[in-house]
Amino acid sequence: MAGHFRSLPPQASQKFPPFPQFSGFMKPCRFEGEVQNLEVIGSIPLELDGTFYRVMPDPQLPPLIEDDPWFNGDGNVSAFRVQSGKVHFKQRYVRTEKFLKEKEAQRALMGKYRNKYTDAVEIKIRSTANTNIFYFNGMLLACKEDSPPYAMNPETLETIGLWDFNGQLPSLTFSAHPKIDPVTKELVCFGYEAKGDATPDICYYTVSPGGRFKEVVWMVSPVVAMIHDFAVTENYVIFPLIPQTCDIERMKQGGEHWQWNSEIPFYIGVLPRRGAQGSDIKWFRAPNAFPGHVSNAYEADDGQIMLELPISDKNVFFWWPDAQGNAPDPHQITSHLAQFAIDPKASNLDITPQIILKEDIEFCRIDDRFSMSKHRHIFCDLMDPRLGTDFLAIGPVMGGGHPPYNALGHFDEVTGKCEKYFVGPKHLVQEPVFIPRSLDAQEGDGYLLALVNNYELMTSELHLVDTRDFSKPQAIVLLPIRLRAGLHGNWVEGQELELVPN
Ligand SMILES: C=Cc1ccc(O)c(OC)c1
Ligand SMILES: [Fe+2]
Repeated sequence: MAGHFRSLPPQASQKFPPFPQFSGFMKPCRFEGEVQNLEVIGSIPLELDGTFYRVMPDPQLPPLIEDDPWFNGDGNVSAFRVQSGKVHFKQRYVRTEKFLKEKEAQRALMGKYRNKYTDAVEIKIRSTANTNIFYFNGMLLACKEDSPPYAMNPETLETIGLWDFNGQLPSLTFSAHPKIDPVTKELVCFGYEAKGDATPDICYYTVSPGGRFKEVVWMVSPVVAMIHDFAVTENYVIFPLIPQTCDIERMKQGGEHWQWNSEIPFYIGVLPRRGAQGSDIKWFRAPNAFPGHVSNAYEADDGQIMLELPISDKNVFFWWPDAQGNAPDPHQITSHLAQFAIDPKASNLDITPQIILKEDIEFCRIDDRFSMSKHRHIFCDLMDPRLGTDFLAIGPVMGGGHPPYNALGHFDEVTGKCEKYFVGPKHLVQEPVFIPRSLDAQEGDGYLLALVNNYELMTSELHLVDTRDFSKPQAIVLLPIRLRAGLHGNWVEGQELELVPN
């Protein structure tokens, strides 16, 4: 076993390499600690009570691989507790196996993104826990799609440990995008490469609100491709395959886990949500495209599945090029909101999307109370160069690797109107969360909360926007530090957190 481990130079670099993903605003933050009573400009409505959790890849130490992509950094979880008009901040790294072994050695030991053949020591579970932070059944789950989740204490952010649901997790992997059914409160999830690196096996599973595994279905994928997000309706689960494919031989030679493939279709798997067998999955085929994050899916009155997500005609993960080494210029990559109408009973499996919003968007969120059923309102990150971003000023200090968005969007699918909240001329915005104004508020009536990168001060701030007035922020909450680009987060109501049996 020891044979394949890479030998380490005697001195580890104590400086991050001069690549865009480690420069400017993207310089690793690496801060752990807390700050009470953050400064607030404007006011936080007194009825807001909950915690905004989010996670960023944030390398603890300079990487073993110089040009290590942003996606391979250690998961550092931020929590913003909002209560009585005040905001308190806490941040703590997930104590993954990788993090603890590297902390002990005081140097990086894990190699390339999802390639164990490039590691310096054996790391059994290679999770960086850096992609999503999700609350379920009293625990925070820090997710990376190559491994089971890590459980954390929602109050202290202490790592409880790797979480296999008391031995019930049937798959080696757990998606970073599990969904909660707002009606049944079940957790609906899956893992891909579920029997190990480069295996075509997909495992679909559901967990009851009390933590018991219910549905477990094993399927085989037509290609070993990334399945980053998925969609759920009342009666179906839908798996969009990103045309980034994996090859074990390339990995063994120290190459990349993923390679872009523009020759294959954009496959979309559809499986009945309850009582299905693996052979029931239908693989629909759309023209090659890069699917982003699902906004929502639901079944229309005629029984068709409506799947909504942004798609791009380019390889969004430009740092994993195609077989010829070609990758797009990151500045040329855009995504547009698409809708697929899929007849689950169809015998013709070829489908084509309809673009329903031409704006360049990603990180869509809906009012989660309407998840899995027909929604009207979409909130998202949006890039509109005409809004007045001072690209000359922010360009040199932005760093790179992540997509830039300068506004929050609100797309009303009934009126077709798209409102924009511009976050400022020297600012970019990260993924928002939607917070309903009250338990019985109308769909989309509430607040958006998002972390904003302020390139003038080189610090971070939270912007709270009332969905009834997109012309100005309701509040701006200032952090004394800079939090680099993260991926996903979620809002958890205070009421829900107090149910935790501690
Ligand atoms: C945004 C997608 C995405 C996909 C795979 C990843 O490992 C990831 O890590 C942060 C992010
Ligand atoms: Fe994601």
